[in-house]
Amino acid sequence: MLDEHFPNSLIARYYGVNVVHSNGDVWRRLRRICNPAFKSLPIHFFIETGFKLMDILEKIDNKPIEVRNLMHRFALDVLGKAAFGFDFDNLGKPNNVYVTAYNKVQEDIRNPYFIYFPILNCIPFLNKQRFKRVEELDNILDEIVEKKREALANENTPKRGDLLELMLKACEDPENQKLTNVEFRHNLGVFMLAGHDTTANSLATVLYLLAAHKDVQRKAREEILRVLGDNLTPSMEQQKSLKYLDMILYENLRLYPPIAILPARVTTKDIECRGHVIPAGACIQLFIYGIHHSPELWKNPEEFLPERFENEQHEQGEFGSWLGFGGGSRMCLGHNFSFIEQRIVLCLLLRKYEISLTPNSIHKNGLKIDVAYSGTMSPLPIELIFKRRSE
Ligand code: HEM
Repeated sequence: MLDEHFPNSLIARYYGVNVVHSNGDVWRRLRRICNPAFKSLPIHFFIETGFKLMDILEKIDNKPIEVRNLMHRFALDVLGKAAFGFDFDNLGKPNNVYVTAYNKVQEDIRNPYFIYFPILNCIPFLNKQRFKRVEELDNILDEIVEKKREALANENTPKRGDLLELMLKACEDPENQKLTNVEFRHNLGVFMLAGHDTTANSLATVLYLLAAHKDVQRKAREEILRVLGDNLTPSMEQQKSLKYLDMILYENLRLYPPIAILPARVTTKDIECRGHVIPAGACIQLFIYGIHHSPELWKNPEEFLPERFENEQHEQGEFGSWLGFGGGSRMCLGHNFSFIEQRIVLCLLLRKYEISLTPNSIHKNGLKIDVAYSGTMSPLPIELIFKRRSE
């Protein structure tokens, strides 16, 4: 699909055929193999990366720190480990060769000149370096996939439970078609795309909301201390009891959905909607941000009110009024992944720190969105103070 729409492009080279950019039988085959991996997530990776994040804050010692970048570093490390069992170590050494290789390719993919003038993809001298950088990253990823195949074939090697391992296992099912190393690379690469900025931006905006609404922060902390007792991170059982925290996560994604426009759908038959007919073959894109902020669907839509999700039946609003993770058969594969990751971080942070905006914060009269940032809806950098609690 990418090759069809963006021939010769970097994005087609890097992401190839994958579960996000495919349709029909190809998509069904890929989703069947990906699904089981997202059912038993390697939570130990989320926890160990959460502790690394806490080490950084410990050293900052009550001084302001910019959390958009910090959460991007954290989310990349979680994804690298959870997807491939690979440590990018973006928290430990942000400029190391792996992080630089990954970030460079992301920058190249988002280069607005190539997005708005796709003809540039056909000019060899403009693409030589860009393609070389993709090739270098591909080589790193291919090696990881190959090593993982070898490790899995050897019964004595300890298993880590990352998504790649689980997908390789899913391919052993005779009902599933096997994936080649290149197909694995494309799909794991697209998990990084789908799961990195989205979760990082959500974490940054939820931290802003908690800093700006101290009453909500206090209530969330009380729930965490009550449910977790002496545990620093929540067990899967305890996560189910973090009801208020989940309301905050839903409300954060309502106010600031990282994917502001749902990927396009094409109607297969005529659809009647409020007296209008949408003909078969029409291309539809839903504007999630607009739906989430509509006064027709939400009372006081601009206010941060986690309690609006109190009634579980209303958890996702009226049908279709909350679309943070999309919906239907294409709904986000990583929604659980992301919620578990966010719960773990917030439990660690809120137990230990009181979070505040800096006195001169650019966000003190409301969160400012970075209009120049492409791909996902992202806030402008947010400086926060993490003050150690006396408990
Ligand atoms: C706050 C975090 C996240 C948000 C807001 C988010 C949002 C979305 C949305 C809106 C879609 C489109 C769904 C549709 O078309 O109906 C989507 C698809 C997808 N997401 Fe997420 N996502 C998040 C995290 C993740 C993570 C962590 C992963 C993987 C590790 C992931 C993997 C995917 C994949 C593979 C798809 C494509 C599913 C398909 O087309 O079958 N997402 N996500």
